Amino acid sequence: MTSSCHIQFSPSSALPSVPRVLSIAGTDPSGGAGTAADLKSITAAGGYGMSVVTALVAQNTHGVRDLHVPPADFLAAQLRAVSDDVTLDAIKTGMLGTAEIIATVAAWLDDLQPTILVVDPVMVATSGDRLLQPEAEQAMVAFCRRATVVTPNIDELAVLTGQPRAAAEDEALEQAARWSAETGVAVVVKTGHLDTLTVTNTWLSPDGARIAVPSTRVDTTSTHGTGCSLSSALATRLGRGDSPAAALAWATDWLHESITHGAALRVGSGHGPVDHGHRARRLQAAASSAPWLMPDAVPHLLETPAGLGAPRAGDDGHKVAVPAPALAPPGPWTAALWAAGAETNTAIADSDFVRALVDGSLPQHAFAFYLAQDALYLNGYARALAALAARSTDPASQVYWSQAATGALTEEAELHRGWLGTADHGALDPAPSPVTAAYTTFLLATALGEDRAVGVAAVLPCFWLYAQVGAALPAVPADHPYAAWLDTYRDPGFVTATEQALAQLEAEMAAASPAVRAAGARAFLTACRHELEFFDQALRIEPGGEAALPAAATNRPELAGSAR
Ligand SMILES: Nc1ncnc2c1ncn2[C@@H]1O[C@H](COP(=O)(O)OP(=O)(O)OP(=O)(O)O)[C@@H](O)[C@H]1O
Ligand SMILES: Cc1ncc(CO)c(N)n1
Repeated sequence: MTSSCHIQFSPSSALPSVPRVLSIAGTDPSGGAGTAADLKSITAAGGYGMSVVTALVAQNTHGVRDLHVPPADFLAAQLRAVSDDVTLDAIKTGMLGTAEIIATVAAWLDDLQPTILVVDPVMVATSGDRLLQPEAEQAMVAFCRRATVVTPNIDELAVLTGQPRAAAEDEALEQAARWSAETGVAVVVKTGHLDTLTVTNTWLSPDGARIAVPSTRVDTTSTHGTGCSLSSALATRLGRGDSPAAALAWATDWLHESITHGAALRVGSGHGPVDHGHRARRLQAAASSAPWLMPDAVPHLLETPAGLGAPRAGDDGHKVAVPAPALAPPGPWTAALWAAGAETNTAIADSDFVRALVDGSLPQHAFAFYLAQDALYLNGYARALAALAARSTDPASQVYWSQAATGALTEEAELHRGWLGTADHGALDPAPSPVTAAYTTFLLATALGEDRAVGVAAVLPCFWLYAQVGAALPAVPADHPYAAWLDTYRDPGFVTATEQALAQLEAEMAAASPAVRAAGARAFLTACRHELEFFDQALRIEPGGEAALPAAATNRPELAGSAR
C-alpha cells in the first residue's frame, strides 16, 4: 500500500478542538459586557469559557450605577482554583479596576506563564463611566507589557502610549507601532471610536508587520461590550491555534454580524448589547435537515394553475405577501408558480447575503467564495441547458436552449477572465461546495431524467430570481467594493433571455399532463430553494477560506517578537 489517498475530505467536516479560555474581568448583569460578553464570545468563537470575576458592577445599557470590589485575596483564590485544575490555552483580561487587582493578576501570571494573553486595557465604558481608577492607569500601562497582544480603543491607546488622543487612523497606527516596537507586544488598533465609514482592526507586530481587517461601520447604538467581545473572540481563536491574521479576521467578521443584529434583541433602552449568538443560530437553521417541500406543497395532479393554491403561510403562521415580479409572467402557469415561490423569493431579497452585497459589507472572502462557486455553477447550468436543447424538437426551442447554454459558458469564461484570474479574488479551480454540487446535479438530473417540461421548470428560477435581484438593485457609488460586479446583474441581454425562458415554461406547462405539471411545480420550487442556498452559502464559509484545521498550538512562530 502506498500512502496516496484519492479522496480527501475537507477538514471542515471534522470538529476542531476546543480551546480552554479564561476571562478575568468585571461583571455586567445586563449581559452585554464584561464576563457575560466574554463567555458568550468565547463560546461563539469555538472555545470553552471560564470566568474569574475582578469586580461586581451594577450596570445596564445606560451606564454604571455602583461598583463592588471583593478582597484581592479572594481574587487570587479564584485564579488559583482555576489554574490548579485546568490547562489554559488562552487568557483574556478586561476590567481590572484597581492597582491591587492588577498586582494580584500579575503575580499569578508570573507563576503561570501563559502562552496567549490578550489584554483589553479597559479604562472607560462606552457609557463614559470609569472602570479603572485614575491612579491605576500607570499600573495598567505596565501590565500591558506582559501581553501577547493588547486591544486598546483610541482613548486607551493614548493613555498607553502617553500621547494625545489620535484624531485619525494613521496617527493611531503610528502611536501603536512605536509602542509595540519598544515593548515587543503586538497591538490591535481599533478605529471604532473614530468617525470613519470603515472600521478597521489592524494587528501591528513589534517587527512592524501589519495585518489590516476592514469592516463596514454599522449604523447602530448597539455597541455596548464590543471591545470585550472582540478581545475574547480573538483570544479564543489564537488559543485554538489560528494565526494572528486568521484570528483577527474571524473575530472582526463575527463581531460585525453580532453588531448588525444587536438592535433586534431589544435589550435595554440605552447602548444595547451585540447579538453574540446570531451566527450560531443562523448556522443552526442552515444545518436543518427538514425537507424543503412538504408532501402537500403541490397536489399530485395539477389540473389548473389555481391548483397550486395561495402561497403557503410561513413557519410562524404569517401570511406570505407575493412580491411583484420584475419580469411579468407571460401566462397563468408562470404566474401561479411565481406566487407559490413567494416565500423563498422574498427570503432571497431579504437575505443577509444580498443585503451585504448591496451595502458593500460582504466580506472579501465571502465574495471570492461566491464568485468561484458561481463559475462552477454556470458550467453545470450550461450542461443542463444543453440537455434541454438536445431534448427539444421544435427549431425555435433548440436554438433558444443552445444559445442559453452558450451564454452560461460565456459568463463562466468571463468570470474566470475578469474576476477569478486576478490576484484579488483568491484561488483558481476550487472544488464545488456541497450546495453547488447539489444544485448542479439536481439540474442536470432533472433536465436529463424527467419530462422536458420538468427540466424547463427546474432551470427557470436561476433566470427569473437573478433578474429579480438585478431589478431591485439600487444605484451604488463608484467606490462601492462590488460596484463592477453589481453591474453584471443589469445586463439587458439577460432580461431578454429570461423572458424567452418564461415563455418556454408557460407553453410547456400548458401542454403537459397534470402529473407532469405537478412534477414541474415541484422542480420549480425546489430550484427556488437551491437559489436561496446558493446565495446563503457564502456566509457560511470561514474567513481564510475553505479553512484548514488549526495549526498545532505548540509552535507559534507568528507570535514571536511579542513579549511572551
Ligand atoms: N459601529 C460599528 N460598526 C462596525 N463595527 C464596530 C462598530 N463599533 C465597534 N465595532 C467593532 O467593535 C470593535 C471594538 O470596538 P471599539 O473600538 O468601540 O472598542 P471599545 O471601545 O473597547 O468597546 P467597549 O468599550 O464598548 O467594550 C471594533 O474594533 C470593531 O471591530
Ligand atoms: C465589566 C465591564 N467591562 C468592560 C466594559 C466596557 O464596555 C463594561 N461596560 N463593563
